[in-house]
Amino acid sequence: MTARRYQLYQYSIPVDSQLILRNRFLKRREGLLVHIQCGQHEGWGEIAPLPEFSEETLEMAEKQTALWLKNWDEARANNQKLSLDGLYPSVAFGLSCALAELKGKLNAQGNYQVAPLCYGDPDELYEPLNQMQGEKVAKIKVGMYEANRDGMIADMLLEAIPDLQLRLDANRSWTPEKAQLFAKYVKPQHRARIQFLEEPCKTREASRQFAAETGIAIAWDESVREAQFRVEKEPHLAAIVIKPTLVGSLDYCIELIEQAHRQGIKAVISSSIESSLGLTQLARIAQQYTPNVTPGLDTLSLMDYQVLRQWPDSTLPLIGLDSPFIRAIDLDEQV
Ligand SMILES: O=C(O)CCC(=O)c1ccccc1C(=O)O
Ligand SMILES: [Mg+2]
Repeated sequence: MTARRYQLYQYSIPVDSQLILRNRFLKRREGLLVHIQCGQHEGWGEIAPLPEFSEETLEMAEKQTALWLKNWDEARANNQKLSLDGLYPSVAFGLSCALAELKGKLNAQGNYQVAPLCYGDPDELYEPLNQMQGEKVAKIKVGMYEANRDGMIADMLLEAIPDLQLRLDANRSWTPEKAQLFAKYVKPQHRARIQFLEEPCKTREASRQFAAETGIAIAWDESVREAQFRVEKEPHLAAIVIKPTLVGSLDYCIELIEQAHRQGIKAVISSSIESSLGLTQLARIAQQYTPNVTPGLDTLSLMDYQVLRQWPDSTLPLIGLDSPFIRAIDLDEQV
């Protein structure tokens, strides 16, 4: 009989308060780290519900994870499997990563090329863009300031850097009028270098209409997280953005990726502000399942520390299980 073991930890690390999540400043990023072992094999996963985005809280995720692990251990003792169906997205994702590592299904190589993220000041982009090799693509958060300012910034960058491609993210913040105001400032000859604009309007219908009127390609992000979402080919839909922590198990993410690819639509693996442990796994998932697409993972720099695993070339201090920012959870007390 192979020895099975599992352990759960909670991390809580300071993040740069500049990070704006829908009008809310996040001071610490908190999540769970799950470690499972089966004989020689082991796997880690991160379960980190994102406040304001996830429906489950950290506490709910912790309870569900502890129970699943206990049931999994029992099922395995009887040579049975335990499904991840019905679990919260963050729990399903973290457990599925740990299982994938345990089974050797997640390749080591990652795509650590990220699309540099800009929250408002375009000057921040010049330096990272100069350093970039391969596809030169950046992402700008729009919809937080005036729509005409957003349009001017996008147009200015596209004008100044001829091989630049942009991803823009409006998070459903514009009325059709505001979206039009944005588009008015982006010269038609520059619009093809906008790889996509994520969810410009409050409804999918309004976003589709905007794309048809302006020729600017769009992508679904929030929509991907809605129940019953399926990828359907549409004239201006260039991509779907998959944030696994908010979407669900690795298998479900792969199913979405395959749906997209069958229709000629890009799938972009993207961050929900995981620690470096989850983020490096996302880079590996991106490399394995969405080759040649730059993932949206430029969120490590918002944090003060890396957790357990090193993101290549990052100079942030790396903390281990002995750090005061990480504590073991007593699972006997839990269930
Ligand atoms: O997608 C990316 O490139 C970075 C991640 C990101 O933008 C994001 C991260 C967490 C929650 C919401 C969002 C968002 O898409 O608005
Ligand atoms: Mg988005």
